[in-house]
Amino acid sequence: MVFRIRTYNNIAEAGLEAFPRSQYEVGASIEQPDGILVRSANLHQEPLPETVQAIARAGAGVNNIPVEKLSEQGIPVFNAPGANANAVKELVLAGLFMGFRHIAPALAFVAELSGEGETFEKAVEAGKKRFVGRELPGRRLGVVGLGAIGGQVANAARALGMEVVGYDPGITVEHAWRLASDIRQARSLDELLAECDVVSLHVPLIEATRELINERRIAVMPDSALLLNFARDGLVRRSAVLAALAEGRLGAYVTDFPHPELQGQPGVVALPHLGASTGEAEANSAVLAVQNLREFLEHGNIRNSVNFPDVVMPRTDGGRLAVANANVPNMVGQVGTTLAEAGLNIVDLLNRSRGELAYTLIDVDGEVAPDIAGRILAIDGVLKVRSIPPVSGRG
Ligand SMILES: NC(=O)c1ccc[n+]([C@@H]2O[C@H](COP(=O)([O-])OP(=O)(O)OC[C@H]3O[C@@H](n4cnc5c(N)ncnc54)[C@H](O)[C@@H]3O)[C@@H](O)[C@H]2O)c1
Ligand SMILES: O=C(O)[C@H](O)COP(=O)(O)O
Repeated sequence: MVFRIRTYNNIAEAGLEAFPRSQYEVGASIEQPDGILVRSANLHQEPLPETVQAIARAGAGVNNIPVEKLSEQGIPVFNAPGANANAVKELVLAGLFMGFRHIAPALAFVAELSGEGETFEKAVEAGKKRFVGRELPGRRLGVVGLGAIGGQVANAARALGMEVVGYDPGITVEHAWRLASDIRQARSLDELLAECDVVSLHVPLIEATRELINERRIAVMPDSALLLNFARDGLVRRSAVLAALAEGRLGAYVTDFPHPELQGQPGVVALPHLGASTGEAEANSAVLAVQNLREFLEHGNIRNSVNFPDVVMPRTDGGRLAVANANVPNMVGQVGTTLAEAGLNIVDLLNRSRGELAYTLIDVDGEVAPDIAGRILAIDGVLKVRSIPPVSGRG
């Protein structure tokens, strides 16, 4: 069987090479794709063919993908958690230094200098007093969102001598374990904002975080604080930031998300969404996204999905049925009965749920014929059914 993968954006070669050519056709113009591999391209308005079984994001944020709609259709969306975290952390540190040492306006000042020799040197020395900065040790950094990126930013800032406070009501045990022990936990976002010299945002853009930083929240921050946004444009109300900068209440806004409203505004430093743009991060993200996609297409296994639970079961000799369904009672029972009626013996089974969705892998001692898969798809609540051939039978 040959799988067809449609790509959007530039996907790193290391990832594309991880698709065996004998089993995959991959490209930007692939028709009727089984899978989609994407970075930041906006898929919300993109017509997605009915053939699509899965979408993999070679990166972290999935706000460019219609996850809810795909969940209703039983289609998993994968991402590459942590694969670009180091790259983002390094750029956040650069942003921190840029903000505290006024590097962007200082560079602009030098670029505009004229004259030569002593006149030039005098202008340099006279001008530099406008760019007196602040040092990191003893300053307090507030990290909002302590996941893969926020956790690394917190630890790096701690190592540079900053005091670090974090806020993340949904932190995972794994991420909590990785935090330096003296990173303090804020009880609320307002508590964090009120006591920090720098605030760095590392939360996903979802409805609950849209314009998380607005007029009211900026008013809580101490004067001259620095706001770093390397997560998403929509987390910050731009008009609130511009007003606070104009009134001198906010020290600077360093962001990875330029916008016409921000262009040329004093106090704004904007980079062109470079957080994950290193060779290493692009390769790591693409390779992990391709692994996720291949595991799903070839074996039905789910790892690193943002809408489905992890469901990974070693293959047995026979065929495999993969069923995505609503998380309601008696689904596995009905599927099992249908298989029994077809004379298929269940060799192994794994069922997991996450929120309103559930997913089941069932290995049988034969192969599930299309008409049996069709009968299972007809069961009320079943969203998607795939019959995956035995490993030895794949051509
Ligand atoms: N600039 C870039 O190029 C770039 C690169 C990678 C990721 N990102 C952005 O950064 C985001 C975070 O990436 P990550 O890899 O750290 O993701 P992650 O899932 O590992 O971490 C996100 C954390 O935010 C927490 N969170 C969610 N809502 C919150 C809230 N309201 N308040 C506090 N914490 C909250 C979650 O519990 C989680 O721990 C991505 O969603 C993406 O938008 C940007
Ligand atoms: O969420 C992410 O991983 C980043 O925003 C990176 O986006 P990119 O893959 O388009 O660079």
